[in-house]
Amino acid sequence: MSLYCGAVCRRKSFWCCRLLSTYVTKTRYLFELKEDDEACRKAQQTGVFYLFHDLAPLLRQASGHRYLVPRLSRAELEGLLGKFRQDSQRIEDSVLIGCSNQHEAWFALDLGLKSTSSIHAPLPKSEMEAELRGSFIALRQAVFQLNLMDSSLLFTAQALLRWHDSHQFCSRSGQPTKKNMAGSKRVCPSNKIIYYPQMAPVVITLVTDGARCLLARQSSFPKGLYSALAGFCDIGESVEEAVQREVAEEVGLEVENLRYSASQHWPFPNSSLMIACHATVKPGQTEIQVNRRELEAAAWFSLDEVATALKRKGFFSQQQQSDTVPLMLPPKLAIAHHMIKSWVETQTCSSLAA
Ligand SMILES: NC(=O)C1=CN([C@@H]2O[C@H](COP(=O)(O)OP(=O)(O)OC[C@H]3O[C@@H](n4cnc5c(N)ncnc54)[C@H](OP(=O)(O)O)[C@@H]3O)[C@@H](O)[C@H]2O)C=CC1
Ligand SMILES: [Mg+2]
Repeated sequence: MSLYCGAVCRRKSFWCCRLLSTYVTKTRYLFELKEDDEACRKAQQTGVFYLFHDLAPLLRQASGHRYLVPRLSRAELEGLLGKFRQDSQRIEDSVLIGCSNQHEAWFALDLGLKSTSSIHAPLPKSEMEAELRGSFIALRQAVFQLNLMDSSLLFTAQALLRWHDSHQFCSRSGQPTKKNMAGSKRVCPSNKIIYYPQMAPVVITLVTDGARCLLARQSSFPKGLYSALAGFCDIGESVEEAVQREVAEEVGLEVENLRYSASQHWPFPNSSLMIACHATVKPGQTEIQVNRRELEAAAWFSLDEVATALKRKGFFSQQQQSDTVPLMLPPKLAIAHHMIKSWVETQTCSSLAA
């Protein structure tokens, strides 16, 4: 689908009127829904709805331990609400999470939140599950059985629903705040302060000494699992400063040659923006001093060890029974996995070229 850029370019000149791409028209459509409550209300008539119960998404078991993510049409959702003697007005509690290339808007709605401020009581989980022929399953538990697109959409939906649930009141006036139709902000009616959904920036760094990379684990990680060093940015810090501080805090080393590689939204435990960087340890500073308040262990790993660990399949099925646990790396869904993989590829190429 493509449109003329009439909204931006009002001149009749041929040169001025270019065709907008599907991506641009879709982006502008979403922008309009966020800005205009009436347009969003209208989109809710023809949109589809992803359901949650107390932040757990509705899923349906498919073959091979995979989950499908059911979506409800407006009519199906109204039917469901009717069965639980709920007004269809409740649909306006939903939040906009995206749209298709054909401008079918996608919404997420949580019918099981227990927040004291909500005027709506949570609907009974098991009765809803029976009605919907699915289960509300914690995202953390389900995430490895979802495809990449579904997990990314559910990450966004859950993060936005959680943010609304925990920002029901104005921190200045103490009055209840009101969501706009799309859920892209909340406003305090008494003093007009606008609150926008937030993510916490987190730096994640893969440190190398040229031949090895540094991986660490927390005691809460599954047995054998090591990852790159991660930490929340402090207020006032640049990404570079946060990387240097986190590496120094956690393993007592100084790094240089920082290189940004990619970023990822990560919903656990709250909404974080993971900013992935590669860095090298300063020459002569390779001795690790683990900060036990943050980490259980940290170590240098060779290319062979990491490359072998990357090939291991079945992250959770292989939860180890024995005491000798092989090195496990974060699953493909996590940005840490891609940083480690990219390091292995770069090292392999340079050792082949040598
Ligand atoms: N996607 C991926 O590949 C990976 C993602 N991660 C994610 O990165 C995040 C950060 O890693 P982690 O090593 O735990 O971080 P840190 O090294 O910063 O250690 C956690 C500390 O940060 C505090 N904290 C929690 N939330 C915030 C916040 N919003 N702002 C500032 N400080 C905060 C905690 O305090 P308190 O003690 O009070 O809880 C705790 O002391 C985690 O959420 C983790 O899930 C990590 C590795 C890989
Ligand atoms: Mg950390």
